[in-house]
Amino acid sequence: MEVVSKNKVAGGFLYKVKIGSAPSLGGLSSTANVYVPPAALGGGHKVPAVVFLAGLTCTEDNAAQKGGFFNAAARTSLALIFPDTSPRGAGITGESDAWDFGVGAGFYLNATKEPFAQFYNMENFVTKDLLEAIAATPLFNAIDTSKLSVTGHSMGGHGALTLYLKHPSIFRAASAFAPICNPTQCPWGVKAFSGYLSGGVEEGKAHDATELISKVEKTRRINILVDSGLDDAFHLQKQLLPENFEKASRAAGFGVDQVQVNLREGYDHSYYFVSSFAEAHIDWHAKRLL
Ligand SMILES: N[C@@H](CCC(=O)N[C@@H](CS)C(=O)NCC(=O)O)C(=O)O
Repeated sequence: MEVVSKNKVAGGFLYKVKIGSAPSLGGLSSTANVYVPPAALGGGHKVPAVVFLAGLTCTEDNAAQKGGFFNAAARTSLALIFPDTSPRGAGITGESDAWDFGVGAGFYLNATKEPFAQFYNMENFVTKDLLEAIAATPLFNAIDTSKLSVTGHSMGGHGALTLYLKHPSIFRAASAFAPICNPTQCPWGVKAFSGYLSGGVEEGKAHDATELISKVEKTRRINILVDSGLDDAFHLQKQLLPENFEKASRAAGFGVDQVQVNLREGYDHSYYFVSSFAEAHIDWHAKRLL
């Protein structure tokens, strides 16, 4: 791992790092932002971390620059990890032609359809390569990768919910801003699953939060927080479907103490919305990680 840049923010430091030769990305390198809060600087005590997964068209920079997470992370002594949203440079024909598929749109799954299967394995990248690289880097010694939770926006909200539901031994909680909640039932998800998965939308059920919550072990304690704006154009176009996720959660027996879904009057899909609730989400994660 190589440090590309370093910025002081909210008393801590944000490092942009390059992870070389990631196996899950067919050996491609990837960049990420890692925030070390003030409490963890200079050999300070170990701190838990929240992974933020970004949405369609984004990189590791959108939420770092516009999400408004740093003051709350500094105050609660949480590290933040912002990965990229897809591999870059695979060279697959047409992978940059659409904004909602391919580059910038990895959907946090492991592709099973060629030619994507060799490179587009963002689920393994986030849960293995990235975390292993951070754990192996002395600069990030203070980050306790055994105490993690996950959050994200839009496609990244889908990633947060599904990676949490699929990897209980890695993530203790998940929150999401305007997540794609039921991708097998919306155009973005159908396009992604048809393109990345050899079994198409049917196989996509294994990467759909609304499907997954219905199948969760009833004995598992669930920690999920969702905020979504009612004036979000993608909500109005039925790309997000938070109502389906809430309904499935209740039907599966999870009450508001375990799955909280807040539909927010007047908010849209932008980072103005994300930054309005960023502090509340960080405080929610801190309660579950500290
Ligand atoms: N390019 C798309 C919009 C894509 C979009 O809104 N992406 C969201 C995530 S789904 C985002 O975070 N965009 C980057 C930003 O706002 O910084 C369009 O033309 O409709």
